Amino acid sequence: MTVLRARGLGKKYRRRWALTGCDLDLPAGHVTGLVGPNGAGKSTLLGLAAGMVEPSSGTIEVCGDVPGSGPAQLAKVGFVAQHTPVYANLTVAEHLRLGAHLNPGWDDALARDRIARIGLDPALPAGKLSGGQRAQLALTLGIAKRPELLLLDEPVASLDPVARREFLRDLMESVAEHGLSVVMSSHLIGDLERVCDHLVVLVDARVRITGEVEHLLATHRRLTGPRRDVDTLPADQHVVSVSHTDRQTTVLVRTEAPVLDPSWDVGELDLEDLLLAYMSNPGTGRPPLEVVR
Ligand SMILES: Nc1ncnc2c1ncn2[C@@H]1O[C@H](COP(=O)(O)OP(=O)(O)OP(=O)(O)O)[C@@H](O)[C@H]1O
Repeated sequence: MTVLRARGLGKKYRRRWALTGCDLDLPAGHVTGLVGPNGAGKSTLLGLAAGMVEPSSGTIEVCGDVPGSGPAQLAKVGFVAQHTPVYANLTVAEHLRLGAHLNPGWDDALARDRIARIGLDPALPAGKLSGGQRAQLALTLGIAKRPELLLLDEPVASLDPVARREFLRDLMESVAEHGLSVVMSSHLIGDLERVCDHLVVLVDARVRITGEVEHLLATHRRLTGPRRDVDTLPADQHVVSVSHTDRQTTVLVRTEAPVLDPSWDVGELDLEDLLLAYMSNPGTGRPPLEVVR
């Protein structure tokens, strides 16, 4: 089942496209990592999915409907924006009451348990919380809403390492126990490695690659060998990045087939290698790589 479907989706601010030509099918019940350099369009995509941003082109469907199209659709989607907005004058307890009032699926026991575990004083106004505590409050509201899809924009950036690990564990519990789907942007590769099984890599407002992490890792290889022109590679080896020294060529390719040329030394990639290769090679001037589904 698809939780988010986009076709030709784009958003233009004045004369500049923040996102363009975006085609996606994100699976339900999984955690999708949204990755890309600063300004690549990640927050824009999440805003479009949350119904906070209107598309300039194309279509997007989230949980089977147009984002923000009515109360039933809004109840299915949780969104924790980048700067974790909370109401400065409302106390922690009042935030929970508001959450209960606004959300039909509200899980009050989960909310109270998380707040107690984190050690937030229910009587404290949110404006008096630290940045990390505010983020914890916003994330608690997002999880306790029990949405079908939770959209998280750099959710753990201000959390300390222990809080970060605990939050990611809570998130995984909700995925396993309640079939929650998650799309989260992050620059923290270790966190992405820990929790994401799908990826979307955005570069220069476009989807560079998307797919299941395991499949992406299985279909990318680093080839090292005597210096040569990569135009001579077989057509089914799509070049992602290439570097040369005087004598040696290193090329990162995507291929579904085994690499048979014995003059290459063939190595595997980890997630960091893969992300850095795509993020530092926007692939301008050539058509984008075929998307792996
Ligand atoms: N409200 C807006 N008005 C004008 N331009 C905008 C607006 N929001 C985003 N942009 C532009 O759209 C582009 C994409 O921004 P976006 O915030 O989606 O990137 P991002 O990938 O989330 O970046 P970061 O990793 O830095 O958070 C940027 O060039 C940004 O300046």
